[in-house]
Amino acid sequence: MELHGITGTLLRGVGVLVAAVVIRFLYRGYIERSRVRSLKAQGIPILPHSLLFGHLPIFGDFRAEHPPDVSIYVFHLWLAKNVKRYFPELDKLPPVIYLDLWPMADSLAPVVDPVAASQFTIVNSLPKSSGVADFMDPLTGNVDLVSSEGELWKKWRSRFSPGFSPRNLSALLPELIEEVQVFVNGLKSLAGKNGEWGPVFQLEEKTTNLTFDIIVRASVDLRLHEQSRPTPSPLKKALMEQLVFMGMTANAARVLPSFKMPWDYAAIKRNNRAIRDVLLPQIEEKLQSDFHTDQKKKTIVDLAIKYIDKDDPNASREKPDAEFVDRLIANLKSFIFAGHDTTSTTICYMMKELQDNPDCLEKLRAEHDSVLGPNPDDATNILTASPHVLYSLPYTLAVIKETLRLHPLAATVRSAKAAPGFSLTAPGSPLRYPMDGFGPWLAAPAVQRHPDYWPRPDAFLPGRWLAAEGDPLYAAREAWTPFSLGPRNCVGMELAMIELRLVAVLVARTFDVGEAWGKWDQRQGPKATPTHMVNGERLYGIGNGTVHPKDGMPVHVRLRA
Ligand code: HEM
Repeated sequence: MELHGITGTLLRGVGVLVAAVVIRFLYRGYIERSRVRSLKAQGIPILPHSLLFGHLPIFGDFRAEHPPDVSIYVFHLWLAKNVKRYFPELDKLPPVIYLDLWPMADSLAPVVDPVAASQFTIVNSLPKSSGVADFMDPLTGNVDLVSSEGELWKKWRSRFSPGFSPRNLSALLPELIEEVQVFVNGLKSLAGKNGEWGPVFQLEEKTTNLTFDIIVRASVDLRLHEQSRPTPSPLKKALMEQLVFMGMTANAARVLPSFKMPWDYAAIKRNNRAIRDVLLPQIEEKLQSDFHTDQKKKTIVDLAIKYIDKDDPNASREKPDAEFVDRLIANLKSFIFAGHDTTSTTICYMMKELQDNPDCLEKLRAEHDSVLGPNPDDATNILTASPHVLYSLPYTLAVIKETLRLHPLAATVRSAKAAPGFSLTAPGSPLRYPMDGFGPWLAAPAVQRHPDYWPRPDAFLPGRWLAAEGDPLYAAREAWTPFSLGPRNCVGMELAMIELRLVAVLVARTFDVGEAWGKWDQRQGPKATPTHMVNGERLYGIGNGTVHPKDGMPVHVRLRA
């Protein structure tokens, strides 16, 4: 009897709890859906909106029309191509697009106009979306530059910025050239005999190993030899494993709990320990070495170590503050994470564009002949002796900028939660675009092909970067956003640009690089996916975070005569 009474009370309690959760869920749904209805009532163009599903059906359309592994960054361009289908009254995308994704994810507002984008990145640098912290947490505990905010971010950004300056990186150029030379030698070993094409291989694997070697060398002066070792180093292995856990957090839908299991947390801890075991001895060695012995050459960490006694006046090189060292390591991890795959994918896309635009490749080679002399083998020595020559290659720079314009790989998402009432405006529009309840997202793929800002937006035209104002090809520079905008732009931009210049210079005249899908399909056998294409291209962006090239970009190379 008594037992029945307890069971009944318990059941009633559970019933009330479930009812409360359901009511809360429905109320939240009502708020989210009404928000979009209210925007529409203000005359703001809105994508077709379902009372039940919000804008999720549009993602359904996108998914249905693309291969299953397509990157979300393709979404912006797909929407721009389908503007009449979703905004029948418009000829081009509105400056701000609202995406009500509740309950699957936080709602987003892709911002397609660069002036509007500057309002949440430059004029007001809003905090990053909470998704960034969720993503970085397993790797860094959020004390790194990518995911921290406020004073902590400001302090460490100013500590690291000098290490990433052009002056400092120029001093490290011989080391960077050495790594790119290993990359070039690797390509040589894969080229066919007598000018023939060699076997197919995944270019991304080679470029990733290169960028890994470079970022670790530039950060702590450690040679990982990722490019020449048969299996990944313990550092790379642990970081790659950690990335899988970071992706799990990012993909867990908001309605569902995170899918991490207790053993996953143990693995995360183990990976962080493995990374620390490699990085800590490097930091300790730097702490013990005399900072003033070699004035010219400073790794990124050398320059940050200068601040050793700024947080704790009792700390010194001999007796470092543990928190300071932990933060150095967290930041190093974020640099290795943020500095490897973005640059590596950009190298792949640069090769792709040069393959598809042989006239541009010829111009690039002609520039290298004229600035570095006719023998490609001399380039390494010339650059090592005179690093500034790297900055006297305007067409090379134009090729890189144009590659990054057509293929941005990451874009900032911010949170307007701390700025109630915050709204955006755009040139030529009388409307205000409120951000309450939406995360403004710099829609780089659409911004960088916006027809109002870029003549012939879809064409690969490096010449636009050399055109003077008044020239029909001249482009408004503010719409170039691959490294984001404002104080939270990419701290590693200069390093990435140096890497891209070096690869362009040391590869273009020595090799032809071509996509090799036929050979790849043959090698893949039944696993081949020849029907997977985006806009008629086998090479398209995949991945859940930053963009990666499909199947690692299968290519073959041949040596030029
Ligand atoms: C082509 C190569 C690269 C591209 C396209 C790129 C792009 C970006 C973008 C779009 C952001 C803003 C992210 C956000 O707001 O959430 C960013 C931030 C960042 N990037 Fe890069 N990046 C590249 C290379 C590098 C390299 C080589 C490093 C080396 C350390 C690096 C380190 C960082 C860091 C630490 C941040 C956070 C900065 C902050 O919030 O203060 N990136 N990058």
